Amino acid sequence: MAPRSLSHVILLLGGAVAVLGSVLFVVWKAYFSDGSGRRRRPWWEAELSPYVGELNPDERQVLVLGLDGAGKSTILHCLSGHRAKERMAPTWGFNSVRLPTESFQMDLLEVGGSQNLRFYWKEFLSQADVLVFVVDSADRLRLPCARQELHMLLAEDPDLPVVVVANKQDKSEALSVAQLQQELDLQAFDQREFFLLPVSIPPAGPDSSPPSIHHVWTLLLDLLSQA
Ligand SMILES: Nc1nc2c(ncn2[C@@H]2O[C@H](COP(=O)(O)OP(=O)(O)OP(=O)(O)O)[C@@H](O)[C@H]2O)c(=O)[nH]1
Ligand SMILES: [Mg+2]
Repeated sequence: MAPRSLSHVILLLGGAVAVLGSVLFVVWKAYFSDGSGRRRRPWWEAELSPYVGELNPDERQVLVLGLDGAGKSTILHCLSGHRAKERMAPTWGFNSVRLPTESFQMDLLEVGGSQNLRFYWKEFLSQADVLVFVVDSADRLRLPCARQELHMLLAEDPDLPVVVVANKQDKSEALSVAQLQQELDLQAFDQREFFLLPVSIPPAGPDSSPPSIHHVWTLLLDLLSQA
C-alpha cells in the first residue's frame, strides 16, 4: 500500500512540474517575442550592446581598463572631442562612447576601476579587438597593483593587442616610459602586439585635443584597421 501511494505522489509531482514548466515556457516566449516571431532583446542586452550578442562587422570594440583614477573616462571624453574637465565622476559601472571613422564604428567601453568592478573585467575580453590599459604614471604606490591586474588580463587572452597608456605624464612625480616598462614588467610581452604610449591630459589644459590623445587615436585606428 505504502509504495503505491508513493508512486501516486511521484506521478502527481511529475505532472505538476511539467505543467509549471509549460506555463513558464509560454510566459517566457510571450515576454521575449515582439509579435513578429523574432526574439525581443532583454533590457540587459540593450544596456551592454554592442558588447554582447551579435556584432555588426563594421564595428570595432576597444575595451578600456585600468585602476580607479587612472584616467580612463578622461581619455574617452577627450577622444570624443571634449576638453578635459577639472573633475571627472568615478565610473561605478560602465561608460561607453561610439566614434565614427571612415571605415567602421569604434566602440570604446570603459569598465570602472574600483576594486569590486575589477572582478568583472575579464568577462569583457572576449568581445574586444584591442585592450587599452590606462596607468597613472604618478601613482607609484599602486603600480604593483596595476602590474598584477594587467598581467592577469594578459594571461586570460594571449592574442589580444594591448595599448598601455602611461597617463598623467604632465605630473612632476610621473615615472618615465622606460621606468614604467620596468615597473610593469612589460618585457615579458615581447611576443605579442604591445604598445606603451606616454599621455598627458592636464585637467582644464589649454588644448581640447592634446597631441598625445591624437597619438592614441591614430594607433587605435591603425590596430583596428587590421582587426
Ligand atoms: N594631471 C593629470 N590629471 C589627469 C590626467 N588624466 C586624468 N586626470 C585626472 O585624474 C582624475 C581621474 O580621472 P578619471 O578619468 O575619472 O579616471 P578613471 O580611470 O575613469 O577612474 P574610475 O572611473 O574611477 O575607474 C580626474 O580628476 C582627471 O581630471 C592627466 O593626464 N593629467
Ligand atoms: Mg571612469
